[in-house]
Amino acid sequence: MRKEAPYIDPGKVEISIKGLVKSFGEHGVLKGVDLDVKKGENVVVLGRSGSGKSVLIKIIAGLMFADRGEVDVLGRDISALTIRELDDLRLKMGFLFQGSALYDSMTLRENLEFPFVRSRKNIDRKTVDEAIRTVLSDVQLLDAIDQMPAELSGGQRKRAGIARTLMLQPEIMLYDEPTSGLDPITSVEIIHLINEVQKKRQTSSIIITHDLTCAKHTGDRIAVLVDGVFKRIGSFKEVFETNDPDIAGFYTYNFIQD
Ligand SMILES: Nc1ncnc2c1ncn2[C@@H]1O[C@H](COP(=O)(O)OP(=O)(O)OP(=O)(O)O)[C@@H](O)[C@H]1O
Repeated sequence: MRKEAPYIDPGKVEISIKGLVKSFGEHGVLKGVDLDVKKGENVVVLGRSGSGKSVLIKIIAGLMFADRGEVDVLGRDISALTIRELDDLRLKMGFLFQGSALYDSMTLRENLEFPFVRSRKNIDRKTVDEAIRTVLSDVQLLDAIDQMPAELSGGQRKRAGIARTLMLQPEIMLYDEPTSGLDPITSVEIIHLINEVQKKRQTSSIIITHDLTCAKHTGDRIAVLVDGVFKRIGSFKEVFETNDPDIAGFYTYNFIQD
């Protein structure tokens, strides 16, 4: 598996996080997280269960608020936005939840149509249909357009979830365990799709995963969350060139495809 070198704009930071702190009662989860994600870059976040990865992306998406620190997304300080401004900013972010968050009672077409029509006023039928067909063909699900989510396989559901976020042409993608529960072959298909999205749409992404094959092949940089801070950030190779047991443990206990 080989990823083509993406075009990353080093001068354009799309997500900037400084000194982020988040606790739940006495339980400190994030204790001073710093991270920059550049335009066109995929950053993978690794960390043990409960280390705060989902909390981090929920804060970036404005679904949860930090106790301290700065989070700028597409040049906006999210803590300073009104609810309306936050809603507008969220339209530029695609969020792939673990369960793909499809509506079970709607067909695939309706699942894609619903957020699209809601976010664009006075849009005509032909434009809607064209947008749905383009996105479904990008994720190779056009044949499943009239199927219900329950009729789709796990991999198809992940692709449908990605398709739904792509309808709004996001500038940022937040993937929460995109390959979890998938067999290795289907995982590789999702890995390719994540890289296709990055290449074709120049998105800046954060990818949370426990799957080191996914980390290795999607991440331009890997950030490892340990005890509430990023203990190591760099390329896959750089990050794992260490004997630090907090980091090396991920590598030792993972099956990684080349
Ligand atoms: N709304 C909440 N209220 C209280 N505690 C919370 C809340 N959300 C998360 N936590 C706690 O924050 C910690 C980090 O949770 P988080 O879901 O971010 O972990 P994670 O790294 O994504 O784990 P996993 O890999 O298992 O998904 C956990 O201890 C969790 O119990």
